[in-house]
Amino acid sequence: MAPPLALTLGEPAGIGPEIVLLAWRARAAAGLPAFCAVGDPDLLCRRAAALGLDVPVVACTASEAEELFEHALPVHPNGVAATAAPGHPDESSAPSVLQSLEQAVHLVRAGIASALVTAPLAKSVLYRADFPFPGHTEYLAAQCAAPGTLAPRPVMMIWSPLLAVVPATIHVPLAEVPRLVTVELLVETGRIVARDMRDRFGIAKPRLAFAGLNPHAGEKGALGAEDEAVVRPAVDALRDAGIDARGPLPADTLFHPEARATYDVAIGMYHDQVLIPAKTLAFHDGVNVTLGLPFVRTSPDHGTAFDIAGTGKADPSSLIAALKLARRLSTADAAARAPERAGA
Ligand SMILES: NC(=O)C1=CN([C@@H]2O[C@H](COP(=O)(O)OP(=O)(O)OC[C@H]3O[C@@H](n4cnc5c(N)ncnc54)[C@H](O)[C@@H]3O)[C@@H](O)[C@H]2O)C=CC1
Ligand SMILES: NCC(=O)COP(=O)(O)O
Repeated sequence: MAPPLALTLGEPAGIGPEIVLLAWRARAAAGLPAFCAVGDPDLLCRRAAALGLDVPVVACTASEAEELFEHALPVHPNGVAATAAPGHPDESSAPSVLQSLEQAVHLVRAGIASALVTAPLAKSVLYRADFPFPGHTEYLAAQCAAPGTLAPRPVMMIWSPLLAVVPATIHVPLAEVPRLVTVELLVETGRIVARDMRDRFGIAKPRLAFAGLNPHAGEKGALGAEDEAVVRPAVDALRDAGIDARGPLPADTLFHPEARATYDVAIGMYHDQVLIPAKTLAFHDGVNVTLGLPFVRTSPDHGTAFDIAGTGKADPSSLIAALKLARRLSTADAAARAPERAGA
């Protein structure tokens, strides 16, 4: 039996706590693997009471979660109260959010949990509390750096059965994108995507489609130099390394059904270029997956939804999809690493 998934509660004033409660209630109908929430159990009790959700919350260790899961929502207490009211974020929540994340990462890295699933956090709240990372993605990579070594490059993928996309640059101002898109970045991103699609998603020879940066992929240099000077050499290098890569392709015609049938992952040059089509096609089924880490991490594709937090309108589908995908990927990951461990 695989260990449970570790699930953070995210921003206390957002919909994170309530979609965790709703996912637990859907556990049998959705066929969910056991998970252990990591956070403040009182926050979950308060939110359940406010929403009239009948969810017994039990504080326990993550090792006890599996056997308790059928009858109660197991919570590994993080020891820091989270008091913000729904819809009213304030930076006093930052210590609880970060402690929950840190403990959940520890549980996964220690093998007590099989994968990490994170509920949405509010970047602006953490930035005000001096959180030095753009988001979970970069924070998690930093946690994986061995002493004295560079962090692994984390790659963000938004996955659904309809479309998988990767933004090569993530949470950076648009004005900085042309400077940040380099051959090295694209080649490393392509290699990580190809490896994780093979080892974790089970696609033997993944097909990668690179979008151009400029309109019409630069129109042979007339509408911008980056596509010929950066994207094309990166694609050529990946092809030389045996990876099925194509591009630069015009982004505006990359997402209709016939185009989507020609690739497994579309790699875009910036966040909104690929997250807009991904969330438009599959907002409630989309899952945010971090590739390039030594463990599996998934998350719903949406954010904290402060406008509906505490109203009972939150839809837990994306979190449910994230929990299912985490179990699928961590099972594949364990199988791919079994020969490594046997030889060790
Ligand atoms: N993985 C993470 O931690 C993520 C965090 N965020 C953070 O969330 C905060 C708010 O971001 P926004 O751009 O407003 O996006 P958002 O996804 O929170 O909300 C956009 C719209 O979608 C609706 N919505 C979102 N999730 C929903 C759900 N499960 N059920 C029903 N309706 C839902 C909201 O009510 C809102 O109208 C920001 O601080 C952002 O940084 C955003 C995306 C991912
Ligand atoms: N737009 C995706 C997003 O904001 C999630 O970021 P992260 O917290 O998973 O790095």
